[in-house]
Amino acid sequence: MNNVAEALIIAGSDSGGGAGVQADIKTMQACGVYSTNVIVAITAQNTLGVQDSLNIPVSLINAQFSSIFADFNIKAAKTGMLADRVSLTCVVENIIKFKINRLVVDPVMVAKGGAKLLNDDAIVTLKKQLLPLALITTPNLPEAQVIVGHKISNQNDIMQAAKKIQAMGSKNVIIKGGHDDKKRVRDFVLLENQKQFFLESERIETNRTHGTGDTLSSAITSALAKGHSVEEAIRFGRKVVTKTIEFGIIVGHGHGPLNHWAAEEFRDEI
Ligand SMILES: Nc1ncnc2c1ncn2[C@@H]1O[C@H](COP(=O)(O)OP(=O)(O)OP(=O)(O)O)[C@@H](O)[C@H]1O
Ligand SMILES: Cc1ncc(CO)c(N)n1
Repeated sequence: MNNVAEALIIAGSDSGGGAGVQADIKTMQACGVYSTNVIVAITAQNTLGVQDSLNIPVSLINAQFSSIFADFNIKAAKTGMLADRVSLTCVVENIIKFKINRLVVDPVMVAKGGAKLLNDDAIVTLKKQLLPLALITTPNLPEAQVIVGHKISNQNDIMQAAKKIQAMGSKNVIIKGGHDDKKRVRDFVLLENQKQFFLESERIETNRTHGTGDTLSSAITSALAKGHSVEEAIRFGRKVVTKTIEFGIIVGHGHGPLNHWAAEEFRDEI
C-alpha cells in the first residue's frame, strides 16, 4: 500500500477535456496527487469555444464539499471557474468552514475564445472575500487588470499590481505573462516575505494553449499537497506547464489542449 497526497479541485467542467476540472485532474494525476473535485459549473466547450454552460445549485456545491471533507485528508486545494457571485460566495463559505489554508486561487474570468466564465457581479466578492483566503493567487495579465482596476502596461506596473493584490490579502502572487506579446514569456512572482522575481522562458510558438493557467495552478497545488514550500511549488508548476505546451498534442481544431502525459517525467521531483 502506498500513501498518496490528496488535493481538492474547485472548478468548472470543460466537456472538451482541455481546461477546467479535466485539465486539473490530468495535471494532478501526472504529478502523482489524488484529486477530489467540487464541480461549480458545467460548460459545453471544445477547443473552438464555449457553447453553453450551467451553474450547479449551491445545495449541491455544499453537498460536494461535505462529502469530500467527511472522508478525505485534503492537503491543498485550488479554485478555477467559479461562475457567479452566488457560487463564489458558497465556495468562500466552504473554504472557511473546512479550514482550507493551502489554497491556490486561479481567478478565472474569460476563456481563451472570449467567453465569460465569471460574471461581473462576482468581482467585488472575489477581491474582498476570496483573495484574503488565498495562499497563492495566479491572475493572467487581463485578470490582474480587472482586480487592480487599471491598465498594466509595463514591468513596473506588473510589480505594483502584484503588491496591490497582495495587499488585498493573497499571501503570494503570480502575474502570468502568457497573454503578453513579447518574444519571451515572463511570469512575475511576489512572495509573502517580499522576495520577488520573474520566471522567464522562450515563448513557444503555438495556438495549443487551452488550459495553460489551469495546468500551472494544478501543478502548484500538487506540490503544495506534497508538502513543498510556496517557492518550490511555483518553480515546479512553471516547469510542468512549459513541458506540457512544448510537447503539444494534435487534438481539436482551435486552441488545442496541452500534453499532460509530458508532466509525468517530473512526478518524482515532488
Ligand atoms: N506560448 C507560451 N509559451 C510558453 N509559456 C507559455 C505560453 N503561453 C502561456 N505560457 C505559460 O503558461 C502559464 C499560464 O499562462 P497564461 O497567461 O496563458 O494563463 P491563462 O490565461 O490563465 O491560461 P488559460 O486561461 O488558458 O487557462 C504561465 O506560466 C505562462 O507563462
Ligand atoms: C471550465 C473552464 N475552466 C477554466 C477555463 C480557463 O482555462 C476554461 N476555459 N474552462
